[in-house]
Amino acid sequence: MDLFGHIEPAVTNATALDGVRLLKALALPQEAALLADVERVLAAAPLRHMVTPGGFAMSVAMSNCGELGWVTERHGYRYDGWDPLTQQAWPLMPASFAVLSQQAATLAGYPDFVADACLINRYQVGARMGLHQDKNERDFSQPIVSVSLGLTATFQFGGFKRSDKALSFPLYHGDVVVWGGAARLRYHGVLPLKAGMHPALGESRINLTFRKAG
Ligand SMILES: O=C(O)CCC(=O)C(=O)O
Ligand SMILES: [Fe+2]
Repeated sequence: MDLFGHIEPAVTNATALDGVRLLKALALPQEAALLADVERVLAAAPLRHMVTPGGFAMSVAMSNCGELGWVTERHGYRYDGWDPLTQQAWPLMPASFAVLSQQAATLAGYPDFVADACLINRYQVGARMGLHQDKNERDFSQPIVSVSLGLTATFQFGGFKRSDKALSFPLYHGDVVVWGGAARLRYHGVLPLKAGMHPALGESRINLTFRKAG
C-alpha cells in the first residue's frame, strides 16, 4: 500500500538511501521546452571538454547557465559568473529549468531551493563520470537536483569515501534525482554510457545538475 501516494505522488525512495529521492519521469511533461532551452543555452555557451587539474580532458562535455557556472582550472574546481570560452556571462537560467528544479526540490522536501547554477553535462557513448563528491558549493544544506534526458545512464551512489561500495540504478529520460541532507556529500558517478539511440537526443544523454552554488 502506498501510504504517502496522495501527498507525494511522484516521489519514490528507489535507492533506500537517506536523503536521496528519485522522481521518476518528473521532467517528461516539459520535455519539449527543456530540450529547446538546452539548445538555446548551448548555442550561446558551447559544450566543451574541460581539463581537470590533473591535465586530463573530461569525457563528458559541459556547459553552464545561471548566475554561476562550474569550471575547472589548473588548481582545482570552482564556480565563476564568466564563461572562460566565450568571455561572457553564462546564459540566463531558462524559466523551464528554474520551474522544474524548484518543483523537484519542493517534492523532495526543499521548498526554498533556488538554483543559481545549472551544469549541463553531455555524455556520448563511452563517456563516464568517476565517483566524486559535489563539494564546491558554499551551503551543503541545499540539495543537488539532477535531471536526466536522452539515453539511459547507470548512476552510482557510494558512501563518504571513494573506496566505499557503490549501489547502481538506471536513470531514464525524464527522471530527476534530488539528494541532500545526510546524502549531500555522498560519492556518486555515472558508468560509461552504453550505445543506443534515443528518439529525442540520438546517441547521447544530457544531464542538468542544478545547485545553489554561491
Ligand atoms: O550525469 C549525472 O547524472 C551526474 C552528474 C554529476 O554528478 C555532476 O555533474 O556533478
Ligand atoms: Fe556530481
